[in-house]
Amino acid sequence: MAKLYFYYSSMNAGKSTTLLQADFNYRERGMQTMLWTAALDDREEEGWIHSRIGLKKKAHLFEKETDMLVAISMQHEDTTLDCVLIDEAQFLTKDQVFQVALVADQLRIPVLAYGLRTDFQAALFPGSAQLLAIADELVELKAVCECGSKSTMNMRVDEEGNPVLAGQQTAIGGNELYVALCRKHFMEKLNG
Ligand SMILES: Nc1ncnc2c1ncn2[C@@H]1O[C@H](COP(=O)(O)OP(=O)(O)O)[C@@H](O)[C@H]1O
Ligand SMILES: Cc1cn([C@H]2C[C@H](O)[C@@H](COP(=O)(O)O)O2)c(=O)[nH]c1=O
Ligand SMILES: [Zn+2]
Repeated sequence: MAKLYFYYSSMNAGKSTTLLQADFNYRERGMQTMLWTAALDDREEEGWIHSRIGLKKKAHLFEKETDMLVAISMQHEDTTLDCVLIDEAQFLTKDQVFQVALVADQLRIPVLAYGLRTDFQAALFPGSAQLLAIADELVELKAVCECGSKSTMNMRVDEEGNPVLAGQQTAIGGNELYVALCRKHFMEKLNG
């Protein structure tokens, strides 16, 4: 049975690095992979998965309208796939999570999805909510808060480093816009 995996964490926990490492591992054994990332993440070159330690790899882009099952099936007919790897999986829609579940169940290709659990207001992203609900395996990746505890939350900050309390769920950025914190420090900073 092929499984749907959800590797989740705060920002800066090494999700993209781990994804690229898993991809390398498949490929060094002569296996074929298909990489995906969110079209709306325009931090680096469009269509590439970048990790903060400098690894990068070209990827397919998913948009809200992308039918993941159709796109992956077409690729699989062309080149038999051994694994599908998805970065920024928090930005998948609910329907797309069901589509990648069908990739595992019907096409029998393992799907490894990597994403944030929660947003800057401690709410689940739609993709993460659905992955937490239906993935076969949930794996937490760990980053460290300034206090040394595990960071599970993401605080959005302004130019002065003050917490941002309200805004759109999606705001693409990196260390200039977000700080990964443990829950205790997230709550303390948010409550002033
Ligand atoms: N120059 C560096 N050398 C080694 N590790 C680094 C470097 N820069 C960043 N990192 C580490 O890389 C990790 C972030 O990797 P990344 O895959 O981009 O995370 P994520 O996708 O979860 O946001 C952090 O643990 C960070 O400390
Ligand atoms: C917390 C939070 C994050 N985002 C965005 C910011 C980044 O572009 C990605 C996460 O990137 P990672 O380093 O690969 O984990 O998500 C957002 O849009 N809204 C949020 O609340
Ligand atoms: Zn802390």
